[in-house]
Amino acid sequence: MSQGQKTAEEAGSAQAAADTPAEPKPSRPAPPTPTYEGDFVIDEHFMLECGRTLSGLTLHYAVYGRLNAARDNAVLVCHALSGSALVHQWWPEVFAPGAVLSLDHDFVICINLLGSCYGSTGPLSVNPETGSLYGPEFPLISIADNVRAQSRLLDSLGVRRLRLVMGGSMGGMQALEWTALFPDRVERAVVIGVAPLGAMGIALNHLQRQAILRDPEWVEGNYLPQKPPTRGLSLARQIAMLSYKSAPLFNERFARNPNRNGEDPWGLDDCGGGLIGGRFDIAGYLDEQGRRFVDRFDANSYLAILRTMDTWDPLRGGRSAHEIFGQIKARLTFIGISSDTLFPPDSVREFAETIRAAGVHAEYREMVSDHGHDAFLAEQTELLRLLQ
Ligand SMILES: CC(=O)SCCNC(=O)CCNC(=O)[C@H](O)C(C)(C)COP(=O)(O)OP(=O)(O)OC[C@H]1O[C@@H](n2cnc3c(N)ncnc32)[C@H](O)[C@@H]1OP(=O)(O)O
Ligand SMILES: N[C@@H](CCO)C(=O)O
Repeated sequence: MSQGQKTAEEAGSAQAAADTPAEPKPSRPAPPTPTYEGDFVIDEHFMLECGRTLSGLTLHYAVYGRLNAARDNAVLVCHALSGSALVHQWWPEVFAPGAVLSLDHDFVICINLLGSCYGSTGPLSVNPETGSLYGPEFPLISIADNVRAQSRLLDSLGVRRLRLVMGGSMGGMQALEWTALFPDRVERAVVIGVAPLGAMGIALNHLQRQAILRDPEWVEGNYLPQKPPTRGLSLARQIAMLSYKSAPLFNERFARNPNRNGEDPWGLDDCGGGLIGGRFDIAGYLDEQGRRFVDRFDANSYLAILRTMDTWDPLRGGRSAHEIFGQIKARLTFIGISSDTLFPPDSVREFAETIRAAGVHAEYREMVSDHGHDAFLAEQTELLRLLQ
């Protein structure tokens, strides 16, 4: 019998299993919806790290559950590059029974990044000083700017101290920055799949930016809302997908398969199909991801957030790790993802070690996954198991 062939008995029991109606899966409670979703506005000029100011800075946010009388149950969840304040949509499993958060106990807050197109001030907002959209004039926003603005929102909600701040990718940048900027306000932080971006990550972001800038519809960032640079933004997202996934995942999902819509990449039906031919399945997948992204994101917002991501480096400017991180009082957990090529696990571990060497409680754990950088979104149950 060749390897993999079933014995009659095994085949019989497999058939029996197939004939038996499937056990109904235990029903999981649906993820919660926000207790409140709205805007917080800072009326006076908000000074940014780059030296410019934003007036009428708006943070769009969502909260889940209620702040308790002792005000010690607040958790801040920080989203990644293209996420929104609606945690239940992109990280529903954090609310699953037995996972890290429980709305019986926790008051969960999530705040949309500045620069984004999901409600906080960004290139699509009107600059109150000019009456026009910020568009390409939108200033450089740092992670620290986001965190300082977020602290004002938390003040307004009556939240003095966070029992936990957590996030993946750019969410992790914010979580760590919270512990360094407001050491007395954070008890614990979980920083997932992030360290200052390395040269390869900066290179890929450069290509993404070029893709947008070279789209004729970009017109120096002054495109009409009804005529955005979709080709450039789509290509940017496709380039980004290469760094969010992994080669093993792509090989497993797509191999050398022709595109699922029946296109023939070899073009044998029509004597070679010209210079391009049909597409492989991986190409169809990337096209589809680009298509989905242009339906939900703005090109100038994307450029703004890429810049926030590229420029985040707490150690820049020659200050020592001890000066930057030495005052952190929170317990930090760093999580690296084994197949992450954007923020490779070794760089996350080394970053955690640098912070630990500054006298901070900083542990490192590794998530084993083939899903690449996106594992923190795609394999939530496995991620949360690491946090038990
Ligand atoms: C406000 C907001 O919307 S933010 C909310 C959520 N979004 C985010 O957090 C970030 C954006 N999303 C992501 O990064 C990813 O979707 C993740 C990480 C959440 C999930 O990743 P994965 O489960 O690996 O799915 P992935 O993104 O690879 O896409 C698979 C899809 O591509 C489709 N696909 C694959 N190959 C092809 C092809 N050749 N042609 C067309 N479609 C294809 C699959 O059918 C599948 O479709 P489905 O989503 O309808 O099931
Ligand atoms: N794929 C995710 C994570 C990127 O870090 C996003 O688009 O936000």
